[in-house]
Parts: sequence; structure tokens; C-alpha cells
Amino acid sequence: MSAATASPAQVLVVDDEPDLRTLYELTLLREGYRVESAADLARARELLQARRFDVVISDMRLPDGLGLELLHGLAAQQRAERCIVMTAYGSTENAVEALKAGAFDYLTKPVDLKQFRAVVASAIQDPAARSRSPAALRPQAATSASPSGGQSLQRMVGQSTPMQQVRERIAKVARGMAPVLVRGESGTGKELVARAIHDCSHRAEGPFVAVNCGAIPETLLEAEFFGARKGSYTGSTHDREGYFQAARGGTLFLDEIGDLPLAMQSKLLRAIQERRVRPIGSTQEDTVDVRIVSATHKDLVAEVQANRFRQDLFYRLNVIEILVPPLRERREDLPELCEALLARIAQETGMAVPRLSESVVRQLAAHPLPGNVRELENLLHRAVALNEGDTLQVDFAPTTDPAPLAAIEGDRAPDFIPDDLQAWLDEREREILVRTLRECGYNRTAAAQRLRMSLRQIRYRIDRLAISLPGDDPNDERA
Ligand SMILES: Nc1ncnc2c1ncn2[C@@H]1O[C@H](COP(=O)(O)OP(=O)(O)OP(=O)(O)O)[C@@H](O)[C@H]1O
Repeated sequence: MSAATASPAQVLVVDDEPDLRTLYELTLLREGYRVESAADLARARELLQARRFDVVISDMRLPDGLGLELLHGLAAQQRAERCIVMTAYGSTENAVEALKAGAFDYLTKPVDLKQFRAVVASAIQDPAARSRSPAALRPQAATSASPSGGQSLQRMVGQSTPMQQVRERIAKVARGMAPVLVRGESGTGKELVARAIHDCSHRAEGPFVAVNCGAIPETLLEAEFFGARKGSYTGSTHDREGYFQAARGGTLFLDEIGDLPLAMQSKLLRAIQERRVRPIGSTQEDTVDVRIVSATHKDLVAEVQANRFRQDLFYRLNVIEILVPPLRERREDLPELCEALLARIAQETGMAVPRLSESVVRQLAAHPLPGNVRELENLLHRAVALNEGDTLQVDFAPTTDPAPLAAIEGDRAPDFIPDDLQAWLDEREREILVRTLRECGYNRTAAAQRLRMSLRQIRYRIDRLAISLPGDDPNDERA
């Protein structure tokens, strides 16, 4: 709460109903904030002209106009106030419009006071932001917005115009609660974008929970998302938190959102709209305090048209869109990407960073790389593992090519020596991972425990070996 900081936060309340105004004022005063109030836009503008506030809470409908006008005015003047708009219950359009116009968050009427306090506290939470000039939050200053956010953006390599635009957009949308949909082909760096949004946001200190929506068996979805009380279904021996609870105060990253079954889409929509979730077997509801970032490689508009994705959920998730371009549209990033990826691989494997000759970079640039940065990473990984000498050689045979498998038929023979040790080892590793994942119901944490490795290690290996979990591709039966 801001009362703990040197000066109390200043809040402006704009509502034409005197009773509500008083209720909000009293609630905010009790939280230790300084409060001013206005009954219409004209008075609000006067107060805003005279001084600065930390937060502006405005009703949508006011006698002399819409709360949105206030929002547009503040944005045009690049003011730093964070705006919370109050909309009538069920008016999704207004809420989405307000978020698109730059509102920090919205509340639906009748306002739940607990939620009201939580949303205002979240808007005020970051005292540094209060003294920061709005210019510091503009895209070009993105790396100075927060130290960890800066690091996370720096991890995102590439000076091409499209990548610079992606970084600028991240810095611009990071503040606020508007849901973001990250679109892009497989392996383009969507998760990296989601992490950067989190790291640049006021929620950076909170958890970042990443969920692969396509990898969870349908029967477990509700428990995984909303949690479950002990004994609520067969085998549940203790209370378990859902993703919504685990991400409280942070960001919930819903990867491959296009793979979420329709029944679960409705439940997710309800959770977002009502900001409450009920764990299975519980009589109580938990308040939702997460920012949602989702990602997909699918064309969700086409999915909506084919009735595979709910239009209302799409509308809710796609308030802000970030498109991550495929590697073929930013070839100029390749040398820098190779360098960064090699440095990372060397650090992770403890091997020396090998030199990449210009001719290999040229070869890479001519290679189609449909799997984008992930494919590049896999190619380099393989190259490092097989490398002899100082200069790296890249083998362009596809890493998931079934050919090596055929070539090693009969490999159980005692005198068998593989032609390509790394490919052979990769295939063995892959088989074991796929089998363990399948036996653990595709729960990566359980599979990691079974193989005595960390979640990070198993995720890394799943990525490296391009193992697709169910839902990644309905035709793919491999994992
Ligand atoms: N611009 C970049 N700079 C450095 N590394 C990157 C960049 N983009 C992606 N990567 C790396 O490439 C790999 C794939 O990225 P990421 O998992 O974010 O992609 P994705 O689009 O979410 O993939 P998928 O669609 O398969 O889920 C990761 O190891 C990531 O760190």
C-alpha cells in the first residue's frame, strides 16, 4: 500500500453519483491515499490542469461526456496518471475500448470494494513509476524502464526494423493490465516476448506462469487452471493451486491458446470477465489478480470463423496484439542471433564458444529455417556438439529427420557403432523423454522429477529435440 511510501498517493475520482463518490472516497482515504473528486468531465479537467495525480478513477458515463474522453486527453498530453475506468456490468465493448485507449485497468459496476482496493493498489504499487516522467516510459527509453525489463529486452536479439518495433511495442504496452495476444509462427520468440512484457511491467516482481494450453489433457484442464480441493476428484489427495492462483500478482502466459478446447474457452472467458475462479470442489471463489498474455501460431480469426474458437474470448484476449515476424523477414538479424545463441549454448553446456565463419552465416541465411529461431538454435546446438576444431561447421540435415532412426536399425547389437553419435544419442534421449512424458500425462514437472532433472532442464531438452506435445499438431502422434 502506498501509505508506506514517503508521500501518500494522489487519487482523482470522477463519478456523478454523490453516494458512490462518497463510498469510493471513504474507501480510498481508509487506504491512506489523498483523494479529490469531480462530478463531471469539466471539473475533472480543471483539477487535472491544476495538478498531477497518480491514479484517475472515472465512471464511463458522465453528464457532459464519456470517461474515455478524459483518457484520450491524458494520453494526448503524455500524462503519467494511470486510469481506471468503471463500466456497466456486461459491457465488454466499453472495457475493451478503455484498455485499447490506454486505461491501466477497468472495473465493472456494481463495484466490488475488495476488487476496487486491489486494482487501485496495483495501479499505485510501483512508487518509482510515480516519480518517473512519462518520457521514460516511451518505447525508445524501454531499456531504462526497469532494470530487469531492460535485461529481458536485451536478451531479445535483433536490430532489424521489425524487431525494433516489437521491442518498442512491448515497452509501450507493458504497463497496464490490457490482455496481449502475441502472434507469430512457431519458434519466432513469442514466449520471449511474453516474458519481456512481464519483466517490463509493474508486475515484474510477481510470478510469470507459462502454460502450454495444448499440452494438458482435457479432463485435467479445469483443475490445472482453477485449482482443486482435496478429494474433489479421484486421486486428488491434497488441495492444489491452479495457474490463476499461482500467477497471482504476476502474469499468466497462455501459450498455444488456439488449442484450448471450446468448453474450457467458456470457462476461461468467465474467469476473465468475472475476475473470480472457483477451484473444483470448493464453495469459495478466489479473486483473480493476473495479467493475461496469450500466444498462438494459428490464425485465430480463421479459427473463430470455423467455430473452433469463441469470438467473445478472442475479443477479450486480443485487446493488444503483437506480431512477431518470422526469421525470413529479418535475415539481417542472423549474424547477431547466431552469436547470441552460440554464447548461450556455450554457457549452458560449459563448452568454449566456437567461431562461426562468414561462409557458414551465409549458408544459414540461405537456409529456409521454417522453424525460425528455435530451428536455428537446434542447428547450432547440433553443430556445437559435433564440432571439432575452432571453426563451427553446420550440418543442414533436418534435426527431426527420421532417416537417422532407419540408419540405426539393429543398434541393439552388441558391436553396433552409430555413424553419427550425436544423432543417435538425440534419438535415444527423445524416445525416453516422449515415453516418460506420456506416462506422466504430459505433465512436464512430473516427468522432470521422474528423470531427476529440473523443470528448466526438461523444457530445454523438449525444445532442443523439437518434441511436440499433444495439441501442438493434431496429426502428430509422436508425443
Ligand atoms: N530475438 C531473439 N533473440 C534471442 N533468442 C531468441 C529470439 N527469439 C527467439 N529466441 C530463442 O528461440 C527459442 C524459441 O523462442 P520461443 O520459445 O520464445 O518461441 P515461440 O514462438 O514461443 O515458440 P513456439 O511457437 O514453438 O512455442 C528460445 O530459446 C528463445 O530464447
